[in-house]
Formats: sequence, structure tokens, C-alpha cells
Amino acid sequence: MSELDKQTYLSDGVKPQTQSQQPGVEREMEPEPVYELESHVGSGKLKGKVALITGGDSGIGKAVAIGYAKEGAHIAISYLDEHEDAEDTKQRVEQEGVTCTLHAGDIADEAFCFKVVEEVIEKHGKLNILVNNAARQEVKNSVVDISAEQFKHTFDVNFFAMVHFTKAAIPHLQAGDSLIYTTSINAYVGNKALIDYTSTKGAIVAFARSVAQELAEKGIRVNGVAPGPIWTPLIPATMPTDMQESFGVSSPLGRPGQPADLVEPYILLASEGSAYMTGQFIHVNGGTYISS
Ligand SMILES: NC(=O)C1=CN([C@@H]2O[C@H](COP(=O)(O)OP(=O)(O)OC[C@H]3O[C@@H](n4cnc5c(N)ncnc54)[C@H](O)[C@@H]3O)[C@@H](O)[C@H]2O)C=CC1
Ligand SMILES: CC(=O)C(C)=O
Repeated sequence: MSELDKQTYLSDGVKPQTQSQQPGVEREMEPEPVYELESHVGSGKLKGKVALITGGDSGIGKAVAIGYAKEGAHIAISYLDEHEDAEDTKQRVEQEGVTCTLHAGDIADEAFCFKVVEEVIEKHGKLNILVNNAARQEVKNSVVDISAEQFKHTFDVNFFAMVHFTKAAIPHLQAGDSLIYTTSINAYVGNKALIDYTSTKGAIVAFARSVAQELAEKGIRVNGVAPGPIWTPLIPATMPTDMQESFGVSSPLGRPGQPADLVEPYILLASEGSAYMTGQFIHVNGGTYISS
């Protein structure tokens, strides 16, 4: 059995559970997600770089924060208000011998997004990698049930915040630096229960590909990751239990993903190994949707 198989243990799917608020929190999850693989030994791929990860307190963002720290990057994390999750991530990042700063607040507020980037420059002296990863979602049975307010709020958090962070970051980036975006398998296959959310994920892909064309001449690369079903606090906090019953089990690889399954693709996109990649999205979904 591989290290990954030993640690991911979700071959029977997830045990349906609910949380009363969004963003969700790790401490209420059973089992706790797997954030790092014992087999990941850092090799200095991001040594001395500074990475800002939105939504980095939990789930995919947390796994990426720990993975980047193992590769030698200093970390800044933005999140809404899950302070306990954020403190745990900071501790795990600092165990790798790098620094970690926490930036709590609402990224639906444009001024806050710019303030976070200013704080990162003030505290870390530079910014090399921006991972635009935070998001919200709300399940609705029909598009006619999604209010204008919900559409707007989901776009403010999932899409416009990425626009604000991108604009704030660009003046600080240099050749070799990276912008990385988290979209979703839903952008490619659609999702009738998450129409506003899925629309933001499609917009993110189009935005990133366009910014990639603009920044190529400066040597700044822009790529992203499209996860499939991944066991994170987002799921019990937003997904009805009947939807959780089938979560990820019908994928060709037969299980939902863990945050740890995303770490290596995000490291690749931030490091020199992807020096000839820009405007690309890596699909990490257990084989459910196959694309380049
Ligand atoms: N879990 C899954 O199955 C999938 C997740 N994704 C994407 O992965 C990314 C990370 O999500 P997960 O790790 O799954 O969940 P998560 O719940 O661990 O992370 C969501 C993050 O967004 C942040 N956030 C939400 N609203 C915010 C606001 N108003 N202001 C500041 N921060 C806010 C939260 O603080 C949290 O850290 C998201 O972009 C999500 O759409 C994509 C496909 C599948
Ligand atoms: C949250 C999300 O995008 C999925 C695939 O569940």
C-alpha cells in the first residue's frame, strides 16, 4: 500500500455531516482531512520565496501552505474568521523553519484585499507567489431560487476578490514569480445545484488565461488548479448530507480527494519546474473529468 493510500482512507466515501456556519471549521470534521503526506520531503524548490494564500487556514489552502513551507517558502494566509484553524496552520508552517503571518478579514471588501498585500510587503519584504484560493458556495435547487444578492455575494468573494488581489500583487511581482488560481471541476462540467458558484469558477479560468497573456512578456506566469471532490470544511458546511453520500465515490479512482492530493500540483505551478507553463489549469479529480 502506498503512503498516499495509507493516509487518505476515504475509499468508502465520507460520513455525511453538517456544520452550522460557513466557512466551516476543521475541528468539527470526522475524520480530519489529510493535509500532508509523510513521504513529502522538501527539496528547497521555493527557498526564500514569499507566498500569500487566500483561504489558507483550512482545506486545500492549508495543505498548500504546509507544502510550500516544506519547500522553503515564507507564508502569509488570509481567511475570514476561523482563528483556531489559522493558528494550527501557522504552527504547522512554522515547524518547517519559515515565517507565517495571518490576515483575518472579509475579502469581499476591495480595500481589505489591497491592505493584505500591503501588510505582506511590510512584514515579509516582498511577494513572489499569490494563490487565489478562497471561496464560498450555497446549494440551491434551481437558478430561479438564487437571489441577486446571493449571485453578487458569491461573485464578490470568489471572483472579484481574486481580481483585487491580482491587481494589488502585480506591482510587486518580478520575472519568475507566479499567480495561481483555484477553480473547480464544476467550471468544466457544470453543476445544476451550484450555478452562481460554478459561474464564478468559469470566470476565474477566463480571467487567469487572459492575465497570463498580459504578464507573459514580464516573465510572470499565471496558472491554476481545478480540483474535483476534496474533503475540506467547505463540504460539511455547505453540502446537504444526501449529496455527501455520493461525494467522490463514483470517480474512476474510487474515492474523494484529500487536501494532500493537491499539494504537488500547486508546488509545480509555483516553482521553476513549470517555467514553460502559463495559462494552464491542472485537473485533480480522480479521473472524473479528463482534459488537458
Ligand atoms: N472541496 C472541494 O471539493 C472543492 C474545492 N474547490 C475550491 O477550493 C478552494 C478552497 O476551498 P476548500 O479548501 O474546499 O474549503 P475551505 O472551507 O477549507 O476553504 C475556503 C476558504 O475560503 C475562505 N473564505 C470564504 N469566504 C471568505 C470571505 N468572505 N473572506 C475571506 N475568506 C473567505 C475561508 O476562510 C476558507 O479559508 C475554493 O476555491 C473552492 O471553490 C474546488 C473544487 C472542489
Ligand atoms: C465544491 C466543488 O467545487 C465541488 C466539486 O464539490
